[in-house]
Amino acid sequence: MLFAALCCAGLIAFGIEAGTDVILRERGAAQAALQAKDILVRAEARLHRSAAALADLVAGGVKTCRQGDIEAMRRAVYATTPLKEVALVDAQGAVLCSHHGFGSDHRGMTAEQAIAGTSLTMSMVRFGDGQEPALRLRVAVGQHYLTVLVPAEVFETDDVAAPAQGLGIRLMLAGVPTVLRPLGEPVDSDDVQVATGSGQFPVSVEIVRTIEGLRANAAGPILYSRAGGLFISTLIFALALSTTRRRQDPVDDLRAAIDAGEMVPYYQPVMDISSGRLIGCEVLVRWRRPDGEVVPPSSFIPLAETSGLIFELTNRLMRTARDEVAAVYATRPSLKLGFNAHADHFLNDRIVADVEQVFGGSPIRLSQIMLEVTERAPLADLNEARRTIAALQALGVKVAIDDVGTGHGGLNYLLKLGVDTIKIDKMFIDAIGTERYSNAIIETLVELSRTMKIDVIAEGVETFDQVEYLRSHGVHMAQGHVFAPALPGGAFLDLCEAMCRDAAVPVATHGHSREPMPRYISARNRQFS
Ligand SMILES: Nc1nc2c(ncn2[C@@H]2O[C@H](COP(=O)(O)O[C@H]3[C@@H](O)[C@H](n4cnc5c(=O)[nH]c(N)nc54)O[C@@H]3COP(=O)(O)O)[C@@H](O)[C@H]2O)c(=O)[nH]1
Repeated sequence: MLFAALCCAGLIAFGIEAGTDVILRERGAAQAALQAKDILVRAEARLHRSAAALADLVAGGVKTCRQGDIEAMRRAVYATTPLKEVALVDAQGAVLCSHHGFGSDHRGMTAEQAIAGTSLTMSMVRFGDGQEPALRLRVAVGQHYLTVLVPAEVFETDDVAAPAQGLGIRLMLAGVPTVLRPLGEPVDSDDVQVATGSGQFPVSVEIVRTIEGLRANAAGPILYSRAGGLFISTLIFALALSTTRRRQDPVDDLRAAIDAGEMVPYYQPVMDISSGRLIGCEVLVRWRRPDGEVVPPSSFIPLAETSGLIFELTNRLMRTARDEVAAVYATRPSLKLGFNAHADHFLNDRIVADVEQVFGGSPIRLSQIMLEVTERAPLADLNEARRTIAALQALGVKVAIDDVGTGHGGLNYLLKLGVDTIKIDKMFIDAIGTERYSNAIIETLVELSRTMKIDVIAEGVETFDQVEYLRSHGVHMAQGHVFAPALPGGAFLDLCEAMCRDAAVPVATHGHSREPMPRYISARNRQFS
């Protein structure tokens, strides 16, 4: 009897273990597939930009070592982020001239491979004194070749470098395996392995996740840290500010402005582009000086962040916004009120206490509040950020990642932070219909959000074609100048009253119609512009 019970217990334990592993493997495979696609799309984006720069040079007639052509090569390097060198070479890779006037010869590592849909080819070469490996894009111009070099190291993204146990990533660049994350152990049958390749470039990504790693990652969050260029940008900002400020110390100036209530909320409407309804808004701060001058946030937010005044500023902004919109929001509980938070807000639970204190006893429900953390500035401690986010969510507050796709958080943020919403950056919206990689990133984000059951908001939407594209690709929420810019309080409240009175404002844009949507908001827009 005892033996049978032990056997049963053993079987049940084994069943649970096996069942858990099946779920972990399924989730691991889905995440690995998305991560592989994410890495591939980023690599394609860099190559796409490099190929476009090379094509532009050819279209501009660059094919000699004359001064004008060297100048054009130089401009291309300065204007195109991943480019290390533009050069004119012969068939053996001897550099005839380059954007910096000289250049060490290219030593071929692999044969030239075609880039689909173009007359360009791609190969891996070594160049420079240290014999650095680089991807070379090449096109024939007369008897020679015009080339651009992209250093292999630019393909190492931060989410690739983030520690995750049992994760191996290999990127094949023109036939050369570049190990982005080595996998210590050999792959066994329980491990997850996915691969994906580019349709245009000779590039592919392979990801392996060991079952031990999946178990370990499920058990505990990962420590994640990174340094940023914030210091330099703040230094530049402080220098610029010191030449224009009326008072001596810009920090004192800013503190005094916060205390005097000069920080005022503007509200940018967020729309449901499927129904045409107003969903809520993003609060964007403005500094309204006593003389009436309205200073944009890009002129003072960096200083607020590095001086620590951002906590005071955000708190004051939340109070002012609360007082301004409380009456309208109290009777429309589905309307959301979003605030920008800085990475430092997620280092401890001060923001949780602030939000609870500001909105706790107010007519605005905590479930109406959303905090947006930008992907541009790195979160110093992912574990702490995750705890802070969970504490906010326990209050009913929603949390979003802002500017998705622009920073280095990448998939890592989405997978680790457990946010409710992602906001796709304007950069990708601007490129809709013009750049393949941008569309691929939007599609990847929508697919990812569907898998993870999180909401997506498109930012910086400016045209009806973009609205159409987004809607047909599963994005249902958007904000941008096509609907309204950030509005002063009175105008936004008028808009809320009108939009919510006409709650069922019909969506005027169907098919390829150019009719504005929703009609009310753009009619009002004329009066704000
Ligand atoms: N920590 C905090 N950061 C804040 C706060 N308020 C603003 N900010 C950050 O400052 C940056 C600049 O903001 P702003 O000048 O207000 O610009 C925002 C929008 O007005 C603008 N926008 C929105 N739609 C469009 C559009 O269709 N076209 C166009 N050209 N611009 C558009 O984009 C900015 C939105 O920024 P984001 O936060 O990424 O949504 C900005 O980084 C703010 O985050 C604050 O209180 N705290």
